[in-house]
Amino acid sequence: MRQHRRFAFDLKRLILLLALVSTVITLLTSYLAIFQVEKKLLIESSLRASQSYAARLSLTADLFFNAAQKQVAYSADLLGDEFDNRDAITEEADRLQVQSKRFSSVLVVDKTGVVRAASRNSAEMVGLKLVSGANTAALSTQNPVLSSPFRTAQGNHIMVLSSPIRNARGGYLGYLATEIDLSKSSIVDTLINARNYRKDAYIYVIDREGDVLYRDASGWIESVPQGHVNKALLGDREQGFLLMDNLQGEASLAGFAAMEVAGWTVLVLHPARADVVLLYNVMMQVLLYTLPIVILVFICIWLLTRYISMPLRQLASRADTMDSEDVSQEIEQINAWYYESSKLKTVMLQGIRLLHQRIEKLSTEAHTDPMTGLLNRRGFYELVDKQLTEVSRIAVITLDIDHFKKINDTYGHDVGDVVITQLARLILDSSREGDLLCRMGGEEFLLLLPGASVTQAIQLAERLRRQVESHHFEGAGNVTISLGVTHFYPGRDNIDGALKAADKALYQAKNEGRNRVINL
Ligand SMILES: Nc1nc2c(ncn2[C@@H]2O[C@H](COP(=O)(O)OP(=O)(O)OP(=O)(O)O)[C@@H](O)[C@H]2O)c(=O)[nH]1
Repeated sequence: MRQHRRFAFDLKRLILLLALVSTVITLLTSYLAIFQVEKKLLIESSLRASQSYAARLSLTADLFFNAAQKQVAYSADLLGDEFDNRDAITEEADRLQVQSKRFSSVLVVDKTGVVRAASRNSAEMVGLKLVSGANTAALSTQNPVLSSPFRTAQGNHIMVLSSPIRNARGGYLGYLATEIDLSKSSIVDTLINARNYRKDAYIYVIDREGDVLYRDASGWIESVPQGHVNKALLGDREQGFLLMDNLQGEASLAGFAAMEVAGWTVLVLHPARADVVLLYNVMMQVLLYTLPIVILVFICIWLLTRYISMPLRQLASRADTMDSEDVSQEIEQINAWYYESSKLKTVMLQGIRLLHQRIEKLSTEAHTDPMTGLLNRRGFYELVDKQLTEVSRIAVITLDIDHFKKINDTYGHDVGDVVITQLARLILDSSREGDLLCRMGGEEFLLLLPGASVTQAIQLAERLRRQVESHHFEGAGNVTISLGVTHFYPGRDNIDGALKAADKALYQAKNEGRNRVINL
């Protein structure tokens, strides 16, 4: 019987699931790998770009300070010879201020920190004692000094570049101080152009301690440092890059380069978020490029899965109908194209062959009388149902051995068996092809004569009776039989009714003295 039970997971679904899971895992791993590599490349190139931009800015600033320092040193040299000549040093200070575009004012300071002479635009400073940090540094080091930005008492935001003045014997006389006005210095312009690099970048200049001197959002920072960068992060390197938080605490990519003259560091920073967005765009592109291939792969997997599972699926569905007659033919047609399915197909075909043989044997055993080889009662009824429906008329003869009990009792059961077997042979020999002889039980037989008339049946019954009467049965000698004859029309009459009538005729034959034929 065909079973319609379906499992949630059949082979096709399982293979499909397995293939899909492995494909998805492979894809995800690949995307993750691409993501990591891209991230590394992007961040590294971003960091390197920031570093090289910081280096460029640092070089530009260095060129500026270098040139300025040389100019100041040159004038300081000249002043050493004429330090006592106030007119001459005033003249030189003024010349330096006017000729140079870099300095807002020029002061000649003696070694006590008092302004000895000044360019004309700062004449009011002459005679004042300076107290700024830049002054202290210049006097104490007696070396060229570049100060941090600071605001003067007059409110000017400046940076001081100074150079020591010495006499011909090298004696320290004081220093030449030049002020760089940070509100209009070209160095400010240079650094402010950081936006040329990228819009989200910020430029910082930090001093040796990490205090922020310049921030391109605010320019050069005034007296109080507005921020602090952990200088240790930069290490001892002249240039480099690193990941760090900006002053707002945002994760940023930073490149840096040290300024040689000032000893400060230029830091170029931009938030990492922009690169992350870029990275996601790149990943989206990768996804878009690979998507059609992924879909194609999925379709191929699906088709292949169908192709692989098909033979097993077909074999499995035939397993439900192994008892049907044409199942072998159906299995033969299955394309079992790979080893396992072909092996299974062969085994199923063998199994079905054996099963059918066994069923046939059991069926034969169930329908046959083992002693005579004739159909038994069950076999008779099945055959009648199957084969005799199309015959218009059937004659029925029932026959029974007379006094068989006596034969058994007199000669033994084995002799009785021989009598039954020989009688079956006798009847078979006398009947036509197409006639149907059955052993209905014990010593009772039934003979169906399809198409025969009652007269023909009576004649046959009489002939049989005489043959048996004259036959010598081994071990038992002469035996007689009684016969009942009737007929019926299969389309019209019931077989059971005919059998009853035949039995009745037989019963009458027995009653009337046995060894006779009665027709009813
Ligand atoms: N040897 C042998 N005896 C059988 C077999 N089947 C039934 N018998 C015997 O057949 C006998 C049938 O006896 P009954 O039905 O009483 O009838 P009967 O002795 O033939 O007498 P009537 O039929 O009235 O002439 C019984 O003794 C059964 O044991 C068989 O296969 N072999």
